Amino acid sequence: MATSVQPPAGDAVPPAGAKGAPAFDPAVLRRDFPILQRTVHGRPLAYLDSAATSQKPAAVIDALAAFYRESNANVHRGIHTLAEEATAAYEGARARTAAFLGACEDEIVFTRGTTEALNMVAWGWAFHHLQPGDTILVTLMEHHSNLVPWQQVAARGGFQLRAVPLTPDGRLDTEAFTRLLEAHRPRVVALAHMSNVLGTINPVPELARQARAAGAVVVVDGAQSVPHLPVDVGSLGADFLAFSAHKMLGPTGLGVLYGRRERLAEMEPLLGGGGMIRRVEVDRSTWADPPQRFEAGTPPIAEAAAFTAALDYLQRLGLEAVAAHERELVRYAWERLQQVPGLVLYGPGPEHRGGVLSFTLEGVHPHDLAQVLDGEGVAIRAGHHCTQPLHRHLGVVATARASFYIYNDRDDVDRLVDGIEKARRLLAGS
Ligand SMILES: Cc1ncc(COP(=O)(O)O)c(C=O)c1O
Repeated sequence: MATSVQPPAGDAVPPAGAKGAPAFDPAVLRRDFPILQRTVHGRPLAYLDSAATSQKPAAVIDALAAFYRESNANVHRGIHTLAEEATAAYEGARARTAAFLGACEDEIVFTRGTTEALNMVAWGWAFHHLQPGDTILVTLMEHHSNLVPWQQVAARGGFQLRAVPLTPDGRLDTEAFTRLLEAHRPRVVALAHMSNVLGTINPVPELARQARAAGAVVVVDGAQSVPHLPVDVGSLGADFLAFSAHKMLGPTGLGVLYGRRERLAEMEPLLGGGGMIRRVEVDRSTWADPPQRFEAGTPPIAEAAAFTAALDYLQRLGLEAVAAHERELVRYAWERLQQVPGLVLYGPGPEHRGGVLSFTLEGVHPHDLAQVLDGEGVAIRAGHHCTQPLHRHLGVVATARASFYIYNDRDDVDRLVDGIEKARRLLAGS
């Protein structure tokens, strides 16, 4: 296994987005991410599917293994040392997550992922607080995780579900958003911070300000934004924010629901039996406190410890630098892909998006395109990306998607373009 190498820190990071220069040293990052040392035809894997899940640095894998090797136990206070250490690791991860977001510890609930977190809000908060006829406002760019729970809750509770339309180039129609707020006074506004298909970034602080002023509780799906942009809950202005550790260098099976204190106090747990940690404290009046009361069952302690390592890693790189690095790669990819005959790029130009590009190649099914690229050692995604309303809006059945993260560089983009050219020659008959 590779030795872990510290990511470049502080002024060792070259200026992000400087012409021709990647913000991070790809050689260092490749050494840090063991899986990227896999080779296909003698060349390292080009992993362009981080919007689905990110690769893990050795520091995260080591933290996961170290917990099981050295301090495995279930959480509990005041009984034995290992349990005390496990509790400290788990609660330490909560504190680390809170600091990462500018939140307080008691506003952080650990979940299995974004999907579970959003279900928790839909069933645990909205279902109990909305009245029949109340409106829930979503958008046409939502991932199924932020759509299906609202559809289900609306059907069960007799609530109205409405969706904010998109502009022709796939951005949120903010004027329609304002009109819908005024016309329907929704009780809940649930929206993605960044689209998982187009990478478009919604102006959440302004939208949340309007929505809250109109009396709505604002639920933000941050699965694609929190791993890639600096997100501070104070400036975001949402009531709830959900995201997944596995998309931000952390382990699978751990997610986060940030909730304002007063909102969490109003929320019902989805699962009974929570409050595991507090239950054993001397002052029993505290054992029903958020957030532990939402975390029924033995918690994912090793994953939480590994997530702490992921957050440390990302914070050392700096989220501003991460965002700038991806913007630069998307700009370069956009330029190069525009030159490929028959290739259609969806959504607005690179200045309006994060590190995600969706496209189709005339005469080639996205799935076949992905398979040709796979043979070239380039991993991309093809399909609906769980966002059917958006695909309907774009007028396509499916698209191919390339998504970038810290360990990608211009060479990965060049290989993507070469692979697409190859698919065109092989499959599109040109
Ligand atoms: C925007 C968005 N929301 C929610 C999810 C669901 O995340 P998870 O599968 O980790 O629950 C995803 C996953 O791709 C996503 O991209």
